[in-house]
Amino acid sequence: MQIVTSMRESMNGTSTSDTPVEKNMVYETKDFHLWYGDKLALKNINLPIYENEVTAIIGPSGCGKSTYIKTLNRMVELVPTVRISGDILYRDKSILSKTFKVEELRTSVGMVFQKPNPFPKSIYDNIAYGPRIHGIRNKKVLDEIVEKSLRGAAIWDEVKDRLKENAYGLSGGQQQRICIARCLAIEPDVILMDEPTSALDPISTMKVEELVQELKKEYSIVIVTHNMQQAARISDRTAFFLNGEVIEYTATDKLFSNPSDKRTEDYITGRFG
Ligand SMILES: Nc1ncnc2c1ncn2[C@@H]1O[C@H](COP(=O)(O)OP(=O)(O)OP(=O)(O)O)[C@@H](O)[C@H]1O
Repeated sequence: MQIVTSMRESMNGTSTSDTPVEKNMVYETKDFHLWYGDKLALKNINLPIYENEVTAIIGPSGCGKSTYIKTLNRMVELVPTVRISGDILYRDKSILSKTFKVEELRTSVGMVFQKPNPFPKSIYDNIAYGPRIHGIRNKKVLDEIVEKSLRGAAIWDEVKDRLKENAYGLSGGQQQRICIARCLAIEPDVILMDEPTSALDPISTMKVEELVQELKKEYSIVIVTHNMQQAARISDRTAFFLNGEVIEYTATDKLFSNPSDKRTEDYITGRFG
């Protein structure tokens, strides 16, 4: 699935008739609603997510950000009271259809959570875990994957001499980059990040932000963040959620400099939330 957008639009959100560039859609959410029991948590979401971009989801507490990102990998269905309507396409396939195999998402979509959650295993085994599950047993191949993933997550130099040590011995910021490396080891298409820096100190936050900028060259990234400066710094496009609805979704520069909706303006200028 493709849309055609102008070069300038892709850079700063203004619609002009500059040289068109093609952008592939990774996800397309259509008329999507989600209820927890009787409570409507997501209302009529229509949201395209584009390849090799960082898409930020912002909004006040309880507006549905985590619910939405967990819908993209169908984690949300672990909650028994969840009901949904509408559709979500991943690479043109409905992930909600009965015939869709959720394993496809497990191998194509990685997730990084708010709190770093390495396994209680060695640094090496944390990274080799996914590839081993996918049947890779050859030590040399695993060694290569581990090194490539740790380099990709910008933590190789810090851990290369202690791969056999337990990942719990690392700092929070290092653990989070191990979790990102663990994602990379399965060679995902998309990386979902649910407030990945909210438990980190400013230096570790900066490292993860720099990493996200680097990773978008190869991956498509969706990041939920409470931190508006972070969304402004690292994302290409931002969706502002409020009470389960998408109020505004546009190029990040535009959303933060010239929002179309008064509610977006009130939120980004700190009048509420
Ligand atoms: N498992 C659940 N069962 C029932 N209601 C839930 C559940 N999870 C979330 N909700 C409700 O759905 C709404 C959206 O919650 P969600 O966690 O997606 O918001 P959020 O924007 O991520 O919030 P925060 O920024 O505080 O993490 C809230 O009203 C929340 O109370």
